[in-house]
Amino acid sequence: MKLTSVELRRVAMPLVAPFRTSFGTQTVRELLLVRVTTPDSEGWSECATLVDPRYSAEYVDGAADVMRRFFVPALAAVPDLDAHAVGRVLSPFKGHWMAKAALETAVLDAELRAAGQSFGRFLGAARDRVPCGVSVGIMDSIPQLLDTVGGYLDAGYVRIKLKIEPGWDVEPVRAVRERFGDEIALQVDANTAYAVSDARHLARLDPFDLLLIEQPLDEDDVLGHAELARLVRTPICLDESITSARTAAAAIRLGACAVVNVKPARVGGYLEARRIHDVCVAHGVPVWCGGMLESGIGRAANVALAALPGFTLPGDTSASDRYYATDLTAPFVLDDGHLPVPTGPGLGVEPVPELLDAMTTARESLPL
Ligand SMILES: CC(=O)N[C@@H](Cc1ccc2ccccc2c1)C(=O)O
Ligand SMILES: [Mg+2]
Repeated sequence: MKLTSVELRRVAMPLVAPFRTSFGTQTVRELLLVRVTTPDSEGWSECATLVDPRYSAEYVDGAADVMRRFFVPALAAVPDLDAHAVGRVLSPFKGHWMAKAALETAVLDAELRAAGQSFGRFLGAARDRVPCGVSVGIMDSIPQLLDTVGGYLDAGYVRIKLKIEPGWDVEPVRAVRERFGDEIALQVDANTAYAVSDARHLARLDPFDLLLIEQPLDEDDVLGHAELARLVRTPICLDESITSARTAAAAIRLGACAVVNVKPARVGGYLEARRIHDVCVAHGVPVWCGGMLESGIGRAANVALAALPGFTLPGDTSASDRYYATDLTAPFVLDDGHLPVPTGPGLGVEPVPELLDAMTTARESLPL
């Protein structure tokens, strides 16, 4: 396929409630959407960058800039582009995994729409619906947390993930266990907020039978996670540390993680995400699909990925209304704790034009 146009759209989506993590509080999701066209198709994707480099080194303006200056010109020069070629063409450029992921995904969507094949079919989905977990932010009080968790359990979520940070960790976990019992699937995510010297404190979470502790240490502290895994009984899961199938294999072999949060945006796209899935399955390491507060565009692709056989733990593939009163696409609605895997060509969803226009704050056609 030859790219005939690439459009970037900035979209502002207000969150239904502030979402607080160890790296800050978000009240609006500023998204960068990518739309590509080819002679016989169009493709959509969502870039997962935040407005500021707090989750990772990437940020929205940086992603738009690197696409505009380097990535799109390189891709536009390829006469017969396909999704597998995108990674190869962009490999001379270092990093910028979320920007690369957005372009690869838009090209893959265009390719699959033209072929009449769904993401799920292409990636190797083994199920037609996936069980969904939910990520719960740091709250102002324990009562507020318990009300929020109770609401999500009533909505049907099959797993609860609590954001934690020093000063908000053991108490909230204890309170949730005391209120909702030992049966609910419960895990925590620190987003790199601790140091290996906090091991004794983190071991105080062990009695609560958590599924995992996600990314307790800095993303580059692989050996620290391996040391922590020897001092804490709760399984360690990595998110920010896993940037490729190679780093996943290294982390597993070094004993740094027993579970992996697979996020296509963090690793350059769905093709690398599937390679990470395959590496983890080969090592007997369970994976689950992470989330970046995607709109329906990114959610559709994540739900398809979460249907692969190695995704044996519920992911952060929550319903649209967990974050947004109005989604850009038809809403993803939780049904008995599950979301259906889209079956249409490509992503199987597309933005609703009037909703997209209402939330668009800027749009730009890149010169090819
Ligand atoms: C669902 C979940 O917890 N996601 C990320 C963190 C995260 C948190 C807040 C965000 C706000 C705006 C955009 C992306 C964000 C990602 C994680 O697993 O670590
Ligand atoms: Mg995480």
